Amino acid sequence: MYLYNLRLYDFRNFSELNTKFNNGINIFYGDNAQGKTNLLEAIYFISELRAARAFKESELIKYERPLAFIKGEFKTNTGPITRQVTFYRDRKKEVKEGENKKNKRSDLCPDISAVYFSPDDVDLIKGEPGLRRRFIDNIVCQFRPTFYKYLQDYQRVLAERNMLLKSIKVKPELIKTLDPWDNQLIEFGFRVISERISMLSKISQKAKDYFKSFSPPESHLDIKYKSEIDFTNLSLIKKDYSKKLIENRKKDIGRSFTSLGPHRDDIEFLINGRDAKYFASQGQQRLITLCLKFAQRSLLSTEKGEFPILLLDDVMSELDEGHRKLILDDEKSQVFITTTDLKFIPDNILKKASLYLINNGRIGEQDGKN
Ligand SMILES: Nc1ncnc2c1ncn2[C@@H]1O[C@H](COP(=O)(O)OP(=O)(O)OP(=O)(O)O)[C@@H](O)[C@H]1O
Repeated sequence: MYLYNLRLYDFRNFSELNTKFNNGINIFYGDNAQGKTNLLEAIYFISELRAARAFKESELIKYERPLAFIKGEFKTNTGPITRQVTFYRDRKKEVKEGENKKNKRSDLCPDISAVYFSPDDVDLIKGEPGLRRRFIDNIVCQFRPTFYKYLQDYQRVLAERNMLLKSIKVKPELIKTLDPWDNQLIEFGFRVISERISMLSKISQKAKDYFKSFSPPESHLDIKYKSEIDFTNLSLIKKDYSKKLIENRKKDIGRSFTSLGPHRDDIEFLINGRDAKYFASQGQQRLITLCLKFAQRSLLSTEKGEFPILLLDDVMSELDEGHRKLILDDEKSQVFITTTDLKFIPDNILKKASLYLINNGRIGEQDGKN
């Protein structure tokens, strides 16, 4: 699967763009703040229908303009797909595949997917637990678009329960209305936890293998899901969840907040048994994220029968030569790379890539191979 044509209209700093790509390596190069990352963002959005980074979708519209669109034309094993997303300042975005409007992600062609890798991904190891939860949830959604609905249901019930906890503080007799909310929370929460641990076990196996192949023989990676709820036995999750919700009730009412559940869970990365968040070097942390992304890509290709598009945002300067070669030496997927300087791209890669000079929201002169 690959993206062969991209059109943008008032997207970030691009007023208008209409460009073709090859199905191998495409490199966006140019000075800082010219629009290279914006282009990757557009490609990720049109492929995954979600932002690569967390922000408001209205920020994607060019300053002071009323709307923006991204239109992508893809070739997949099952045929060509044209997808368009229009963003409005004053209403919800509109998504179309061909001539048909699509309201749900699960209605979209499942063959199209992308994996995004940027230097900020190191926050996945160093940053807040919410980033790790978002990472695993996004991957589950790539495989099971209906998971998004479970997450929304869970968030909705959680918000309602928290409101009720607040009311109970003032009117203690309302405590008898808590049980039905707890039951719903457990139902949706169980689905979220079980999907996450099943996906994490698949992805961690692959990531560990990649880590082994990229590291000295004595280093090994472990990845663990962390929850206050005992999830070691799937059939006992609900029982433990319910028991602990009851144990925590008094505390939860005091804080007007539900203190346990998938919204509080985390993922731990360990190198030789030590938490990578505190003990791994910056290079090792970066390597873990690289291995996770490669694992994600490998699972997607097995599941969908097509390699996802690989988007590498300014990572070349941060990787050593060996890792650069490993990333780029494979011919399996369409790759988009941004760099401020072509010297970071190995020569053998440059020879086969299409080059795009990005200059102030425009594509400048192009290499003859496009
Ligand atoms: N909604 C928007 N409307 C217009 N311009 C925008 C919008 N959002 C961001 N920009 C502009 O886009 C530019 C940044 O583009 P981008 O992040 O793609 O740069 P880049 O070429 O990847 O740079 P670097 O090499 O520094 O990462 C900035 O000049 C920013 O002001």
